[in-house]
Amino acid sequence: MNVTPGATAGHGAASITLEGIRKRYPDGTEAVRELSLEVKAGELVVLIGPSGCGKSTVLRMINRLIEPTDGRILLGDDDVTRVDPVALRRRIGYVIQNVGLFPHQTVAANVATVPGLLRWPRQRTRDRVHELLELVGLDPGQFGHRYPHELSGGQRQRVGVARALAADPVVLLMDEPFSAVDPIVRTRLQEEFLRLQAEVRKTIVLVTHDLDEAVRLGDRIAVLSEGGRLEQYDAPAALLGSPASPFVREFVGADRGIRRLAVTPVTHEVLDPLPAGDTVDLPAVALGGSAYDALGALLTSSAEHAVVTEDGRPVGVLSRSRLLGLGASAD
Ligand SMILES: Nc1ncnc2c1ncn2[C@@H]1O[C@H](COP(=O)(O)OP(=O)(O)OP(=O)(O)O)[C@@H](O)[C@H]1O
Repeated sequence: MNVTPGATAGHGAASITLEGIRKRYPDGTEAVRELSLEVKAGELVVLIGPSGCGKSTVLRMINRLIEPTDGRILLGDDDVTRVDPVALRRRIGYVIQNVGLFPHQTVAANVATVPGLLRWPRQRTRDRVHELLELVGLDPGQFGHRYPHELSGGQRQRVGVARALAADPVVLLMDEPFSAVDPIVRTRLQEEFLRLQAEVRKTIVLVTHDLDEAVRLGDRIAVLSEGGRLEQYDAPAALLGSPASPFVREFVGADRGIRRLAVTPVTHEVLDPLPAGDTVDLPAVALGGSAYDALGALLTSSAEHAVVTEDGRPVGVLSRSRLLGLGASAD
């Protein structure tokens, strides 16, 4: 989505600041040695890195499911290590891999969990549940009375997101939220989630193993290595285009050129002038669309150029070589 973070933060979204946080588990494991990171209000930041590098530990320190050994965590200007953890968790939505819905409660009751704890009036809760189910694409009349086992994996995941958003939290933490569903459903949920985020503009920290998911969802991506070491913190295109270390280069992999195309828009700068004569036989792509889609259009034709249109009118052509140049890394 890559919108300017902060500028359009949703109502009540708060920045998150991690200052030199450390976690040493009682058995001596140094899960996070020293990490500082700032997430702007309304920004979606993805934490990614190899298994065991400390991603979940970092996430759970933000809502104090795990207490940091050292360092400070601020939500806006509030130091979360100084507030009551239960009150804190009501201000922070939390979505986990298998959602953790209460099996013996209906969908509506699940979504109403935090409003119930906050003792909202019944009608306000009912209205909010209705609004949220619609927001996540579930018809409240059809799904509100079902139980979790009567839903598909993707539907359960949506209920999990609706529940996390119910009391309008200032921050949303998501630990592998889409990994339990199959790849096709996952892609659809990711797209819907981006639409939802464009509407609510929460500050979100999302943990994933999946680089494609990170690139698709993140305004910025934090790549961590063992011990919660921050290897690079950048927008997806910058991360893929200029990996900051051999670790990151290896982590983002050899196919990062292709991934980079997915986050690079076709702009006026890369166009050549329209050739004389007819361009109707050339594949057409829209200005502002992704270079990856343009590559797809070129690969399914034998043409050397795609014609680029703006508001339906041709404004130039994009050559194969220019297109492939867009995927080449800057290093
Ligand atoms: N309760 C605990 N006691 C001791 N060590 C722990 C505990 N929980 C996690 N660890 C260790 O801390 C390190 C970081 O774990 P964490 O779950 O944060 O990593 P992760 O990056 O989220 O991993 P994954 O991607 O596999 O979920 C690992 O070495 C793990 O074994």
